[in-house]
Amino acid sequence: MADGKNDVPDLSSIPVRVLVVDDDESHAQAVAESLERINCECRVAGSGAAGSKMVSGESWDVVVTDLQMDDVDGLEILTQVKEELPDAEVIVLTGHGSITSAVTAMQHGAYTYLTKPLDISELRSAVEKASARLRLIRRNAELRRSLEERFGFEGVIGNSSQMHRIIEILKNVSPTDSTILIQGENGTGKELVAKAIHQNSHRKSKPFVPLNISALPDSILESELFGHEQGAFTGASGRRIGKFEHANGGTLFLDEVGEMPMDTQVKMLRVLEERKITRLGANDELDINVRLVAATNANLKKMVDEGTFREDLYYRLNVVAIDLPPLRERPGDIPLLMEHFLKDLSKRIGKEVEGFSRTARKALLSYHWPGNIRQLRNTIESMLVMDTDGLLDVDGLPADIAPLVAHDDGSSEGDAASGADALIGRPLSEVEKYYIQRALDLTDGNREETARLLGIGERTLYRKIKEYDLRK
Ligand SMILES: Nc1ncnc2c1ncn2[C@@H]1O[C@H](COP(=O)(O)OP(=O)(O)OP(=O)(O)O)[C@@H](O)[C@H]1O
Repeated sequence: MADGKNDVPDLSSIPVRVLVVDDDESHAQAVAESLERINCECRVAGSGAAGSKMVSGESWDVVVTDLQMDDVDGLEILTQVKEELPDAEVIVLTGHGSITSAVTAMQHGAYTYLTKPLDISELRSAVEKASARLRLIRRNAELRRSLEERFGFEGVIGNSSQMHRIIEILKNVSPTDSTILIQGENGTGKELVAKAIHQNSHRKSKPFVPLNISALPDSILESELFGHEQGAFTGASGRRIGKFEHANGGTLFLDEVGEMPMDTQVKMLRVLEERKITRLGANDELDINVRLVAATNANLKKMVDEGTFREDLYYRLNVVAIDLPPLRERPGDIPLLMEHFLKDLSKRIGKEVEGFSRTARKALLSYHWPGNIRQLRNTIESMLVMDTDGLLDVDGLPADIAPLVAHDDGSSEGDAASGADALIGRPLSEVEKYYIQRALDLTDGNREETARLLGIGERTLYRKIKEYDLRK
């Protein structure tokens, strides 16, 4: 993964925006001037009312407010800031003898209080400390945004050329109302992609309703989809709203659409053509405004050819096709996903680790991941949970992945052995060339990652790439 540090602006150079509220305006000016000398951008409000207006109208990082003011007092300013600018910090100023109100302010979320007459260095230090937290929040937001901008779309991460193309399609089609068919093996991210599409459409404030067709017996599928009236069939004791109605205004995600029985396919086609549904047992049709995103791990076109899926429905669903390749066909995504899951899961589980050992990294990069991204995520989660020494190593790997590891002492086992042994008898330079090329392919040409994988410096790698004229 690229090092985010170089791409995130140095936030310490961005001035902290400070609002000083005090009905003693000359005092407020003096406070502002002393803060401007430590790279704060200050504005002054000469009364509580003026301060309140400026809190509503602009964004502030730190608000320094006097507590005792005639019109709107400091506590009211504090409450307003906490509501309207939740990331901003408030420092309250109070005269001697009013410690009780300062304590009340602290209970209401003030960052700290300072007593008048003010000690300027104390004030500066308080503002610096209060803004440090804010800088951290900003930096994290910036990091998330830059990671997302460079490698992803609404949580769909990928750096391979295939994923770049898919993310481009997602950006273009999400805002439209087009029906989308997502095809891919289990665990390739079909539901995640469907959610990303919904999140980037004008429907995002309306429901995203998933329905897995293979999880339902045929007998209740239609009632789940379209709903039913009381007495529509034996056991229909009351009226029930179906998923189409639930999703009205939003997006319906139909997973495993290839499992839909032929009868239901006919009804589905009508719904898509007429944009109306009829609850089972009802006479009236209901207008619906639902965007459909369907997914399948089967080859629907083949099913059409074999006569097990209706051709007309296939074309209705396949207005935009998104084919998610299995992870083994885009190994360049593995390093990025590893970092992403490690970070995400560490946070969720509440366990910090140093990272992956070199051998574990190799194993994860060379495994063929039949369960795709879900399996990679689950593997990293189990490694994290089982870890005891802060470094995720092969001993934490599930049994089917661990034997594939070529040990650093040169001995090797399992599949990896056949590849390595096949090179015995070849000149060492050829072996080196072979391994560097393999590593480059695995990381999709990411030099930093390749160098780490091979345990050599980036400069050395660069030299070898030139020397052997390797593909990047
Ligand atoms: N490109 C990706 N970036 C980040 N996380 C991903 C990506 N693709 C999948 N995941 C994660 O992998 C897991 C499986 O993804 P998801 O459930 O979307 O797959 P699926 O194809 O719908 O699976 P199934 O066919 O079994 O229903 C989820 O935890 C998801 O968040």
